[in-house]
Amino acid sequence: MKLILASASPRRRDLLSQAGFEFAIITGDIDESQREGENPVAYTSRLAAEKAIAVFDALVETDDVFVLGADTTVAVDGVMLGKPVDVADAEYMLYRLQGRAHSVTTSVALVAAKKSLVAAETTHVFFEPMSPDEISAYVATGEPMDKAGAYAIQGGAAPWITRIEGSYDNVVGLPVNLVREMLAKLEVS
Ligand SMILES: Cc1cn([C@H]2C[C@H](O)[C@@H](COP(=O)(O)OP(=O)(O)OP(=O)(O)O)O2)c(=O)[nH]c1=O
Repeated sequence: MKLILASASPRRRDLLSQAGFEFAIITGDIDESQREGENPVAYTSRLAAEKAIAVFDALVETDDVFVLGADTTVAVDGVMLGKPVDVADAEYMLYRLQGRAHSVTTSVALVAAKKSLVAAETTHVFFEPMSPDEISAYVATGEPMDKAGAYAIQGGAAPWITRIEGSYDNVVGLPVNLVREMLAKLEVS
């Protein structure tokens, strides 16, 4: 089996290699805009599948190849927070998240020549209150700018995250146990 990670995310690359997988990386480009009425599972599942299919369709040799795409979104009060577009957007996202719980959903899509599978996982994350100065200082580090919900649990936001329910890897961008289960299912089916 040849595994291809269809992602430019260094977090996904690190999580997959720490889990012991060998893989190549090929990235594609897709439109990430939300569609009316899509919930986090529907939205991230569609995007994960589109990322994997875009790369799979461009392959010359597809024998025994599995392409993995993933997408992560943060949701609070029924609103999805993707990656911030600018500093003000990042500060606004962090204001919305502080002092309460929110959900982080990552979907994983595996696409092969004659079979495919998509699955989603959700983790609940509890954020302690941040002061306006703490929010500005954190955003000024630049770290929030390429992260869904404008924070990194594995980075500067860690001091404010007191508790999570569910998978930690899922928040960072790739639930590796789910990937393992999906690959096992696909390889025997
Ligand atoms: C909530 C959270 C998200 N993130 C990251 C994971 C994802 O990289 C990013 C969400 O954006 P995505 O659009 O899911 O992924 P991406 O654009 O970074 O990479 P690609 O589409 O090429 O696979 O936010 C963290 O690193 N830590 C966190 O705590």
